[in-house]
Amino acid sequence: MTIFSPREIVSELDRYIVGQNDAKRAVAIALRNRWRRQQLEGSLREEVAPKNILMIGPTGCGKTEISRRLARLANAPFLKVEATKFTEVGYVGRDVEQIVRDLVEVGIGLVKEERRKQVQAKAHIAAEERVLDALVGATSSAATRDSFRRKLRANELDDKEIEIELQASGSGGMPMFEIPGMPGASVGAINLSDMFGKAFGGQRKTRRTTVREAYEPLIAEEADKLIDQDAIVQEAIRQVEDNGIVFLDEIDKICVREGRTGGGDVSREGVQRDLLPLIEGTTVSTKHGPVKTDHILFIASGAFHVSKPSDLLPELQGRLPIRVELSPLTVEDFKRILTETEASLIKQTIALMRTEGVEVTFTDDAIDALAKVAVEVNDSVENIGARRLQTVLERVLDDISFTAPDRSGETVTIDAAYVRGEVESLARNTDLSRFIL
Ligand SMILES: Nc1ncnc2c1ncn2[C@@H]1O[C@H](COP(=O)(O)OP(=O)(O)OP(=O)(O)O)[C@@H](O)[C@H]1O
Repeated sequence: MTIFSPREIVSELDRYIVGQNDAKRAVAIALRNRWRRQQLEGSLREEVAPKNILMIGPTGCGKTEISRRLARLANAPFLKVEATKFTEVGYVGRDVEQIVRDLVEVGIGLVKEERRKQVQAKAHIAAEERVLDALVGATSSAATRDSFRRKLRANELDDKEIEIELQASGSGGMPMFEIPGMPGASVGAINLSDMFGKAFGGQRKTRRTTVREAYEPLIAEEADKLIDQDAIVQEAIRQVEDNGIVFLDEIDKICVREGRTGGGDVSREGVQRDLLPLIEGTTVSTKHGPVKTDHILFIASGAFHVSKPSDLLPELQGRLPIRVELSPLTVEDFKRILTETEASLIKQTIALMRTEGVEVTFTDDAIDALAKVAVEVNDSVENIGARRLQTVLERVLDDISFTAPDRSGETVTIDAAYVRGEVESLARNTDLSRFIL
């Protein structure tokens, strides 16, 4: 659990996301509140409900990115779901519970990764023993093993081919399969690997590989032996219950507009009703056991171009008490997104081209031109927010990217004229840019 102060959380988010201060503040407070709740004792701790957030803002302005970065910062299980998915034909009410089941899987992945890291050193030693077994046989003398171990550690045997035996299912975990049409029916879940494992005495397969490539699967397998799978699931469920974050996108699209009631609206209201218990706090049964949703943080988001937050069911509005508006991004924002953020598109481009021996530089006026083109295309074709930067930049770099392998050693300077030359004719032609930009 993170012990960052709200100010620290905001400044951490600032490294990746430009502007949107209100939203950053809101999520920072929500995260800090979780820590505050953990400090409470007894029944009061159970009473404190998370203050879920409703983010209102146009597409591609950073709503998901803020939430995802927050989750990463807190090492919290995170899931993004489109609310509209549940209005599609074929979905039935209880399917919203799948959100929680998926979140548990995310949690298991996170905890497993963490535990694997903790036992990495031990697993490496065990893997080395197995590589030695493959090289010199399990019964070889200590002196032989030692001499081979030395060579192994000096990377002298990296390219030598060996045969190793691995578990057939790979990870060593036990995949479970649910019966279609019976979501979450824990009694109905069949553990196939268990069944077949018993019937055939466990499946192992032999693989021929180089010493270098043998380490990764062997370390993974040895690490899985060292960690307690049940403990992982228990910890994952605890993480989900206390720290889980669900990002519900397109919540505005399941609103029922005033004065309109048609078939679609009925199903949309139905989805809101189905979501309500999850957000209010319920217990969902999963194949790993029951999971309480009372303290999961929900961040709902939507553009609300047509409908308004007040079109949501009153109960749902009540469960999303924090409202934040995100502003549409300006040319200035785009310029900062291109250059200032950690791993910005420009930094990525330069690094990628450097792998080909091509040194790409962008002049200030090129950045200016890229941002302006992106805003123009967003205005004239469709506003997809900062995502537009990616499509425009790809277009500008198309030629350089294609020919880079032949241009090793060159320096390419991209200036405003170059940017305009590559995209301007397209940008002015709305029909063409619809397809290409
Ligand atoms: N303010 C911003 N600062 C930096 N990058 C941004 C910003 N806004 C958007 N981006 C980038 O644009 C992309 C899309 O943003 P994001 O996924 O957050 O959109 P969104 O607001 O959640 O929209 P949608 O509702 O359509 O999912 C991301 O790759 C993100 O990095």
